[in-house]
Amino acid sequence: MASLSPSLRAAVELTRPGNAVAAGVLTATGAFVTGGVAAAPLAVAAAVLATLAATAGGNAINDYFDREIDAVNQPDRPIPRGAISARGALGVSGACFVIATVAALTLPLVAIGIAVVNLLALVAYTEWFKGRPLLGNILVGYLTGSAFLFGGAALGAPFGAAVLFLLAAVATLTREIVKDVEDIAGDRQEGLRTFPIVVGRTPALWTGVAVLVVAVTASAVPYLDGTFGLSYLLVVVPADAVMLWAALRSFRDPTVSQRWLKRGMFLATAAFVVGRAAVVLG
Ligand SMILES: CC(C)=CCC/C(C)=C/CC/C(C)=C/CC/C(C)=C/COC[C@H](O)COP(=O)(O)O
Ligand SMILES: CC(C)=CCC/C(C)=C/CC/C(C)=C/CC/C(C)=C/COP(=O)(O)OP(=O)(O)O
Ligand SMILES: [Mg+2]
Repeated sequence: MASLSPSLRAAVELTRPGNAVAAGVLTATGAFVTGGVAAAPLAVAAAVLATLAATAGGNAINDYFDREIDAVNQPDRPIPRGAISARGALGVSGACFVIATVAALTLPLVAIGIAVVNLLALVAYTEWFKGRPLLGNILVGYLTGSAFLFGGAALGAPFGAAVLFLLAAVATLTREIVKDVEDIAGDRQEGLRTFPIVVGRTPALWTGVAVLVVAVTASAVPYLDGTFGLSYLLVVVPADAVMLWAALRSFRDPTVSQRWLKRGMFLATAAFVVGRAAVVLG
């Protein structure tokens, strides 16, 4: 990004490109696990683009609405540090949502339906859901997991990656609770009633650990029901271990915890790709 102008660099940074690309990978994984990538490569490409653009737009509009909170919690983000104006951020978000909409309109009706719901949720999240205890966290979990469903929907099979959807939604819920613990100071200053502020830091973190234990336990299902073989287990078990360690670390250091939760989730995504590839390659 060094070759870009400062304002363009700030616009790209605003979209959190790492998350946007990762979300696109989730959609591609959802299509791959559902099984039809080769049959409909253009549909999968359009779905990946729609997810990538929607996530980018969601990140940009989140920073637009969060600009006052981020001035306390995350002052180095593009808007609070003055690298891009609030109006400019809104423009970046709008452009991303237009791209996502155009790409989604080329897909089957069920995929268009998911995209419409998700785009509305991404715009509504910060203003109407974020400050409601647990509701905002659950919505981010749904949005993250839905990227997997969207990949299957692009092939006309929206529940082809239903297990991945559930695991990703729950694991993301845990991470969102930990991130809210990280942000307690700024959120409290802004009068937000996040889950940790309402129930207390420790009960919130134990809730996160408890839901993650359910997800980690459920991650054995694709192996036990014969969907995937030993190759899946050899990757998902370390991923589960990293996520469990990270969740327990949240009591001492939520920042380290949420970063390692994300790494564990990336490794878990790889487990599904490896598991499916082993089946396809026979
Ligand atoms: C138990 C088990 C096997 C769980 C599987 C979990 C799984 C496959 C998770 C996928 C999650 C993933 C790789 C998400 C991609 C990145 C993304 C879209 C995250 C959503 O981020 C929302 C967050 O609030 C943004 O904050 P930050 O990451 O700090 O920018
Ligand atoms: C499948 C389609 C069409 C869309 C899915 C889009 C996806 C995968 C969204 C994932 C969740 C996401 C990126 C939401 C954007 C809003 C966001 C950054 C929520 C978290 O924000 P805060 O709670 O303010 O926390 P931080 O800003 O501190 O990260
Ligand atoms: Mg935010």
